[in-house]
Amino acid sequence: MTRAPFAARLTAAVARHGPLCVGIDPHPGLLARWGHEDDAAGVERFGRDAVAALAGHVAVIKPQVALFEVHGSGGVRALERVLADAADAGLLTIADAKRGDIGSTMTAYASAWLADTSPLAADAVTLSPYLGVGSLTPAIDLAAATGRGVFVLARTSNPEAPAVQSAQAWTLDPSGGPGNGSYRGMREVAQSVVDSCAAVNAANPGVAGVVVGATSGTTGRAHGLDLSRLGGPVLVPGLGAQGATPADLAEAFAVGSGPVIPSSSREILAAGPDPEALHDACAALNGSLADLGLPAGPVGA
Ligand SMILES: O=c1ccn([C@@H]2O[C@H](COP(=O)(O)O)[C@@H](O)[C@H]2O)c(=O)[nH]1
Repeated sequence: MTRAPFAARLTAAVARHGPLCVGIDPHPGLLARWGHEDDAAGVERFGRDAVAALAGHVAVIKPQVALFEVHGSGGVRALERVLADAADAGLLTIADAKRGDIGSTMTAYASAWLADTSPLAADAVTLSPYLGVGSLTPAIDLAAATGRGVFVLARTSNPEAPAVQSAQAWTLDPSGGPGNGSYRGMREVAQSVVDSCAAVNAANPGVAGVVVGATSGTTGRAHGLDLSRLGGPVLVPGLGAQGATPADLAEAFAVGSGPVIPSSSREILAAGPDPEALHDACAALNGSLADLGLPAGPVGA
C-alpha cells in the first residue's frame, strides 16, 4: 500500500487537530474507572472505546504495548484490534514498544511493528538506541519504505535517565550517518542520539523522530538539547501524571522544525469514559499547547 510519509501525515493531522498525543495506557485503576475488568477483554474494550471517542478530536494516539502484553496472547490480539480501529478511523498510531536489538533481530521487530502485512503495524514505533542508533537501521529502512516512522529514545522522562543519557559519548561525524562515520569529539549521549537521527533524516526526511521527556522539572535535563537540526518529529511524554505542564515545554521545544507532539496518558484518560468529558479534556489541553506556538512542521509536508 502506498501512503504519504509519516512525518507529512503527522504534520497534516497536527494542523487539523492540534499537537496532543493521547497515550492508551490501560492501567488497572483506569480499567476499573472505565468499568472494565483487568484482563484481555477489558483492555480491548478500553482501547477500542478510547479510539472511538478520540477519533476526530486528536491527531495521534500512543498505545503502551506493555499494558497489552501483560495479558498474554489475548492482550496482543486486543492491541491488534485497537490499532485496526484507529487505522479505520484515520487516527495515527505510535506503538510505544521501545524495541532495540542487534540488526538481525531488529529486522523481526521492524516487521512486527512497521510491515504492511503485520497485524501489529502502527504508523510509528518507539525504539531504544542502547545498542547504537546504527543497530536500528532495519526499522528505519522499513519505516522509510512503508511511509511509517520511528521515535528513538533520546532524553526520557524518568528521573533515572540522566545517569546514562547525560554521559559523554563519542560522536559520529554527521557526514557518515549511523554506523558509517568516523568518530570525532564528545557530547552527551542524548545529543548524539538526536544527531544520529538528524543524519538519518538528511537521507529520509522526517523518518527518525526522537523522544524527549517533558519533565524538565523533575529530571532537570529536558532543556539543553539542540533539536534545531533534527529535521523530524519530537514525541514529548510526561505531561500530567508525571508532573509536567504545557508551560514546561515552551522554552525547551521552541526551536526545530517539529512537529512537537506532547503526550499524556493517565491524566487525560482519567477524564473518561464519557466521550464528551474526554473531548473537553483534549480540547483544553490542545488549547494550552496551541498557545505555546510549538514547532508544528513542516517535515516533508
Ligand atoms: O521518556 C518516556 C518515554 C515513554 N514514556 C511512556 O509514555 C507514557 C506516559 O504515561 P503518563 O500516564 O502520561 O505518565 C507511558 O506509557 C510511558 O511508558 C514516558 O513516560 N517517558
